[in-house]
Amino acid sequence: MGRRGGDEHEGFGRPSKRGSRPRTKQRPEHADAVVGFVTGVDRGRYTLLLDEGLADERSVLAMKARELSRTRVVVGDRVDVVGDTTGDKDTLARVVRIAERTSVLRRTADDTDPYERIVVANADQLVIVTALAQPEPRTGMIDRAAIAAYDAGMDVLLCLTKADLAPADELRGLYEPLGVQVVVTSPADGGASDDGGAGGSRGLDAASVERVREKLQGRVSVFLGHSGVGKSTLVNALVPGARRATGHVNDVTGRGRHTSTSAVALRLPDGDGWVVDTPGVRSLGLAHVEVDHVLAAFDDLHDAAQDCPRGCTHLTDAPDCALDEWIEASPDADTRATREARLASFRRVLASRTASVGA
Ligand SMILES: Nc1nc2c(ncn2[C@@H]2O[C@H](COP(=O)(O)OP(=O)(O)OP(=O)(O)O)[C@@H](O)[C@H]2O)c(=O)[nH]1
Ligand SMILES: [Zn+2]
Repeated sequence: MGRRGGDEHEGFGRPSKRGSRPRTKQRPEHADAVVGFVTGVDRGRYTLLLDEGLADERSVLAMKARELSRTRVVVGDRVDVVGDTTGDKDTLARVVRIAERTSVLRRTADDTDPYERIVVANADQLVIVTALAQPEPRTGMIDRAAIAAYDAGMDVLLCLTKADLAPADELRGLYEPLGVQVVVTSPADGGASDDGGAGGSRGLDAASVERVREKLQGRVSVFLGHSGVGKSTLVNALVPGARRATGHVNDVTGRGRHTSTSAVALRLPDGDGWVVDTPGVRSLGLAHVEVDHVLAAFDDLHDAAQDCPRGCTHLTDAPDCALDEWIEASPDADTRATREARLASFRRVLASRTASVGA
């Protein structure tokens, strides 16, 4: 696995497709444990959903059992829980085990920081929310988020907001060759909100929200976006009642919009899929990323790179990179054009890993 699997702050190595066992302690006295899904984490208290989708479905507050004290439990984790699991007022259940994770979205504080944090477990895709204008899209940020997702084994959905302000063609052209799915949203009536930008009270165009919702069916999707891109507006449209704070500083408290910085999982109305909002995460340090994990997200590139010299960076200036030969070996002009666009997109995204943060 080549990872710092013994990291006491995580308790896990990277989940292996080959099925390594999580090193949680199996305690027979917990045979009566029930399974919960972690929807929120706040100062040592975990909000769990139990009996998901059943008549008895309930939200339960829990703490970690002592044997898990050095293991991080994060939103998206599937856990075993014992004790009072009624969810009644003033009850507190106990998390005793964490199920093996299918994916782990990580971040480091910056690119040189060796200390990894898990942002969300078991997510299927990263939804990178970017405004087409106000604020201007920054491809460096999109690239970096994509790298983190591919490293984690997650798909990428690029959600371009504020289509009333600028066209999406250029960004589509940059990311679609890589296989990134792109959805575009606009406000209702196709115009900017008339509330002075204070909260998007007119909401989003229903058809564009529906297009996003379709991509979320049956999946756990992590939403990431820079301040002001319209992420909260979108999450509120997708999950009515989510009441994610939008707009400007709260007039009453005078505080910023987000007093909470931890991720929270919100269920889609039809119950089929989860939106994980990450208010505190504005960027993802990538010190933990391994090029080969990113490459593994692209079957054709991964295959072609088997002939690369050891330690190849696969970047444009890499000597004898087999990805260049892959272009040369194109059977016809159309294939060549497609491969060129794909490789250029891949290399740009990959290069962002080592570019300065915020580029
Ligand atoms: N013109 C236009 N404005 C939008 C659109 N969507 C949202 N906005 C506005 O953009 C501003 C920011 O929206 P938010 O949803 O608060 O953005 P956010 O990404 O959650 O930002 P934070 O609250 O800082 O996390 C608000 O004034 C919204 O009304 C859109 O499609 N078009
Ligand atoms: Zn190479």
